[in-house]
Amino acid sequence: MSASALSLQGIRKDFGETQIIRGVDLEIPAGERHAIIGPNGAGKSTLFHLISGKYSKTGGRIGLNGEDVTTLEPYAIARKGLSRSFQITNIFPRMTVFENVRCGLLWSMGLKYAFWKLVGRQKDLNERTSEILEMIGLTDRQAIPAGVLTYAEQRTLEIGITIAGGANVIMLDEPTAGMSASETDQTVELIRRVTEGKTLVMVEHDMGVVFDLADRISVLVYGEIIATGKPEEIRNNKAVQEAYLGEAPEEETETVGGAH
Ligand SMILES: Nc1ncnc2c1ncn2[C@@H]1O[C@H](COP(=O)(O)OP(=O)(O)OP(=O)(O)O)[C@@H](O)[C@H]1O
Repeated sequence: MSASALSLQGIRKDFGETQIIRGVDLEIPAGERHAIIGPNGAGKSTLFHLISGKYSKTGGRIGLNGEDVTTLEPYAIARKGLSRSFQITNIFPRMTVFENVRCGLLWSMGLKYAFWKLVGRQKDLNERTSEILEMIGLTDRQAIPAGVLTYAEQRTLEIGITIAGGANVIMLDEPTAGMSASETDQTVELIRRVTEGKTLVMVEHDMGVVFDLADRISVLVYGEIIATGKPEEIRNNKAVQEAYLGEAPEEETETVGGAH
């Protein structure tokens, strides 16, 4: 297995008779910020679920940090260094913001928690929670129930929970969906900050965000990656323009950033 942070080899997924993911190969080196884009129904979320272990694979192999994780359960994949967020905000609304992050930390520690508890390291846990809250800018809001946060704050909290356990591969599913332009800008900066030195894989519809954040982009169309490359390569790729962005005239392709 290759030493990429994430390695997909011939990944396939059928739902019944229908082939949804049709042989995806992708190598994402450690430290890269990688975006997966594509039209609605292309299979982006399905691919995410295959990587995080939520769905079993019809075929292919997945490597994480050089280890074969193809058949592992989601919690086992998470323990090997992969953490993902969800398209739908996935927090506990009645718990405080602090407790939500703390809970994310505990979950990521799994069995290790029993050991921590035994040796009385609650203080470390609370300190790490405070550090994360500081990093995501929610320290002032830590004592209120998460359900009271604004929508954008809830998405921020979710990013905090996703990175809490220190995973080195972070997967974000449409992190800026439903946000205003200024909230989107803030979230892009937040993602840049919290994924520094980590590997990021994100599905995102906002092309401004994609072209701003991604080192490389893969374009998924009908369950196949039709192109992988640097943002400018994707922008200029004829097959991408035709299959995904539509055969837009020159002046429109300039605004790929606003497509979708
Ligand atoms: N559990 C399922 N059972 C059957 N078909 C499914 C299932 N999940 C997804 N599909 C189908 O697989 C295809 C890909 O869906 P998926 O949600 O992965 O696409 P997507 O690229 O994430 O789309 P969007 O951009 O709209 O979120 C769609 O045709 C969808 O109807």
